[in-house]
Amino acid sequence: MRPTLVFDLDGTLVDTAPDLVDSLNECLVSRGLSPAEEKDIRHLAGHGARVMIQRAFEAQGKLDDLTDDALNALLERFIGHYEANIPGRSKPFPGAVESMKRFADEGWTLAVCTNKFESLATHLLEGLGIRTAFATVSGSDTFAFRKPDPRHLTETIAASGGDPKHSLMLGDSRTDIATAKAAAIPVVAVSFGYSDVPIAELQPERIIDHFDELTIAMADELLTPKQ
Ligand SMILES: O=C(O)COP(=O)(O)O
Ligand SMILES: [Mg+2]
Repeated sequence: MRPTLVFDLDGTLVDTAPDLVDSLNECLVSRGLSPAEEKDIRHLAGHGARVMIQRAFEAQGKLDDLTDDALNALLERFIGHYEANIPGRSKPFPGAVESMKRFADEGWTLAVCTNKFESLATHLLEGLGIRTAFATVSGSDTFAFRKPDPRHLTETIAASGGDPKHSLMLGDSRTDIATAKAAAIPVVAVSFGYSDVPIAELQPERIIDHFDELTIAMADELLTPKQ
């Protein structure tokens, strides 16, 4: 059985925050609000567009203006702007593409499990020229459930022809770590993503500061059943 390495996308494999902030700011300016700064909003990038819009309105004391209809219209505007600009300024994190090659060369199957819409995730990976490296790309709308529901992860592995007992998850957020733990799959966390808390507090099996630290030896050790 080939082992499976499942990557989260935003904040783990690809640094998408600059483009998410651009799309958010286009929405804010369209409603007469001030643009947000990336450093203030980066930790929200992993929570999706809805939360980013809500928090930005809240920060400017304009939450009362954000009716459900206004929020839905802005959400559509955000996604439209984001989609039209893919891949924009987004780039794989340093060493990410090399690590994908390292694991593929060792016989691992690669997959992506993200809470982005599947079409946006696919479009982004195609734009970066790395879509074909992954057996499966599943998004928040691929199944009837999404992270932190562990089935999002286990069904991604199943769709890739893998087995959860021979799988490893790589993520940057509370959601990723909760998903992997609920699925009883070891999880390596990256320290450079969009977590709003220090990642160590979430107790992943390992933490890496750079993709070079994600070695085959580390992965094999995590897949070895504990005595
Ligand atoms: O877009 C989101 O909600 C988060 O995306 P991620 O799961 O790839 O981090
Ligand atoms: Mg993420």
